[in-house]
Amino acid sequence: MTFVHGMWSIPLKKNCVRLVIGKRCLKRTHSLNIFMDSKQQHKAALDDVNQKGHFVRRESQFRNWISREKIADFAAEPCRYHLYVSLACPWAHRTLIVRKLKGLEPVIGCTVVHYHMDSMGWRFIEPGEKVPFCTPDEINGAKRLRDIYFQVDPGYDGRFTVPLLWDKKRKTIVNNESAEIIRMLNSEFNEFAENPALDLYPAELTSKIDAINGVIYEVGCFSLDEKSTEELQNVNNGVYKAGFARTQEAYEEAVTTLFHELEHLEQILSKSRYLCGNQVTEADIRLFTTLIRFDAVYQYHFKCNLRPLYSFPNLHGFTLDMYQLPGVKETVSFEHIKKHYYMSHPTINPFGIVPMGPKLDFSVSHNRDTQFS
Ligand SMILES: N[C@@H](CCC(=O)N[C@@H](CS)C(=O)NCC(=O)O)C(=O)O
Repeated sequence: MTFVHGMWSIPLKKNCVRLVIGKRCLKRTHSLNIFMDSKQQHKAALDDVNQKGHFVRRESQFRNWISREKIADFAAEPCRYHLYVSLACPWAHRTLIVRKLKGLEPVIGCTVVHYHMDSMGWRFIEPGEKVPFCTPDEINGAKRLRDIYFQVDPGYDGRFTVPLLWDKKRKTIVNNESAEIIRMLNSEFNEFAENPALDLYPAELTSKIDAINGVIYEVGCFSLDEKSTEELQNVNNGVYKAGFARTQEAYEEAVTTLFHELEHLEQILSKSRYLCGNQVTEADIRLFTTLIRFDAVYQYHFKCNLRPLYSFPNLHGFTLDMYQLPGVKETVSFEHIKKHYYMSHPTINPFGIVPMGPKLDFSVSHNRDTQFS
């Protein structure tokens, strides 16, 4: 038995027991936890911890691909696909930024979940309930995000994560991996995009972007290019590894690696306006969604406090620059970000008190345009 979300969990399924006692399975899943039946017990990321107390993020399970080819199973069509997101989640945030920059808002709908992720996961607001940016689920009429996963796969035993890309025509989940969703939004919808000329993954920069993604990114054991190693998990997921660590050793290892990588990225950004030169690419968006949350949340809630973001002149300037790109600030909600993290992890912040500060202003000038012109 294990204590999860304030209750003792008893394994109900044979294969759940194997998670704990089967040496091979233990090694494969790195999991110490025993979960109840997937419909009863919410499996939060917070609980995905290995034997040494290290947080290990699990692989996304829906990996279909939308194509601009008209005969494809998932053909790109206007108003056929719908995004489910949280404004708090850095992975979902990537998809919102790409949708915004490409001018896809009129053709790809979006529903924002409530910021509070409780013991049953993400939920939608009820009709009549008022939370900024949130709406009830008008596509599937679901009360919770998990209902949509079970609607498609009643035996689903993964995590109920955002972002989730939904196909209204085939009534199924297309994909729940942000790294892939942003690639599709970038390349497959140009016929309907208001800004088709923007290419966030241009052919001449793909190897550079992949290399940078390797530094800043959590793609973990499901890397797009299959060069999966632990070193791919250093910044985006690094903050979670620090925050969700359950041993001093795991925490210190995560924070040390994280700040080492931040120093490295600071160096890169001292030489060019964006990570791969003078044009914005998906690598910048991936980094931005972690940095914009850094001082408000990760520094305190996840104890990533060796240095605040504003003490890195180039990382800070880059964050201002990205925030001020037309459209980006509308994708940022500090209300959702702060309330989500501080209220949703009772083992880290038992009373759910949301700090009032720090006061941050991302609209101040950064001068990176003149510095690198
Ligand atoms: N690799 C996934 C990760 C998505 C993810 O972990 N999302 C978190 C929010 S930041 C989530 O929905 N967690 C729900 C849970 O842990 O139950 C992606 O990039 O799309």
